[in-house]
Amino acid sequence: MPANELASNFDHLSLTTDAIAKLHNEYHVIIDEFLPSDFANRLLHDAEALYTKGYFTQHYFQFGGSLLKKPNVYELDLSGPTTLNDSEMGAWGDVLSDVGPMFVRKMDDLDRSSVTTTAVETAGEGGTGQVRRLSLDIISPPAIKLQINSGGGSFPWHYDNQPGPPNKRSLTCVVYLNPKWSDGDGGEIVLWPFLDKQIIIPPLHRRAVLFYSDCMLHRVLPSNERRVCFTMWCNGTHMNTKNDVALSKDQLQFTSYDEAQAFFASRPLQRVISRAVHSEEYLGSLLECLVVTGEKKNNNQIPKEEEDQLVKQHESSVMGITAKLRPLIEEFRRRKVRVVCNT
Ligand SMILES: O=C(O)CCC(=O)C(=O)O
Ligand SMILES: [Fe+2]
Repeated sequence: MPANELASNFDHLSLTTDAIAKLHNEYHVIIDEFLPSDFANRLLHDAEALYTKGYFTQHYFQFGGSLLKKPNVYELDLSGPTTLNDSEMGAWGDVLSDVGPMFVRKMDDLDRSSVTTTAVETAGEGGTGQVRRLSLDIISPPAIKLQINSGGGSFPWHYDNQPGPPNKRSLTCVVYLNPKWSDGDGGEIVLWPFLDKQIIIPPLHRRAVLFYSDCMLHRVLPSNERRVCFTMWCNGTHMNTKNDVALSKDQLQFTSYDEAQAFFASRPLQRVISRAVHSEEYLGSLLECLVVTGEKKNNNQIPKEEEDQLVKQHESSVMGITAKLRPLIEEFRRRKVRVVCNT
């Protein structure tokens, strides 16, 4: 597809003011039919060709001091250094050169124009925290990762932007390419707005899920089938400011737990307490994603010593946070259970 044709197709996508309003208010939005059908099908075809040629690599992730292998998850970093030539890239070349940069520009336009219609608070300025702009960096193109989960792959609860520099991610956009997905196939992405109901989203073909990278806790459930997606991470210009990464006494002057909940729900600071509030969920999903499926019994678990080490690291981090903020953490844990029980 020539770039100009792609541009007009992409411009016709439903990136609307309504979508950005939902994103601003709820920190996520689901957009179906995000990509034109013929383009999505070409992407899927070309992703499979790249996989067959061996260009995908095993996904690893960092936990505490360890680099952990995530079984059944393979990825190809399209925006990093690559040995791929244009013909091998196929339609993915268009994603890199056109779709990604265009997406950032379009989202930035919508983000800016929403200023006139909503009371907007920019990151780090204090205030009500009801609406926070994405403040995208339109100079830097998004990082783009293509991902294939062969049956069994999952992701533990995490934020895409961990507190502290150099992470500048502001907006995550995951686009799914699974024309045959049906109930029972698994692989749903689950978003968990702070102390609210979980949102379980099937990875449907041409569906995009957009969310704030620094304040949307999420995970991926194990997939029973092959599952394909790509993610665009757009940088922001005001990420991880002091007020986003470190809790100070001044910030903790709440007159009620409701006020405290509203404060954390709208701020990246929730990352500091999230592991303690969701302790069981973090650990359970971490151990679940390290299990190798489809291999011989007794050989499908990580070594016991490695598991013990992970549990220890997790518990010490939970204890560190809880020791400083025990009444708040305990109240938030009770509120979490109440929401889960009511769903
Ligand atoms: O596969 C997905 O749906 C999302 C993956 C994810 O959360 C990530 O790569 O950070
Ligand atoms: Fe993620």
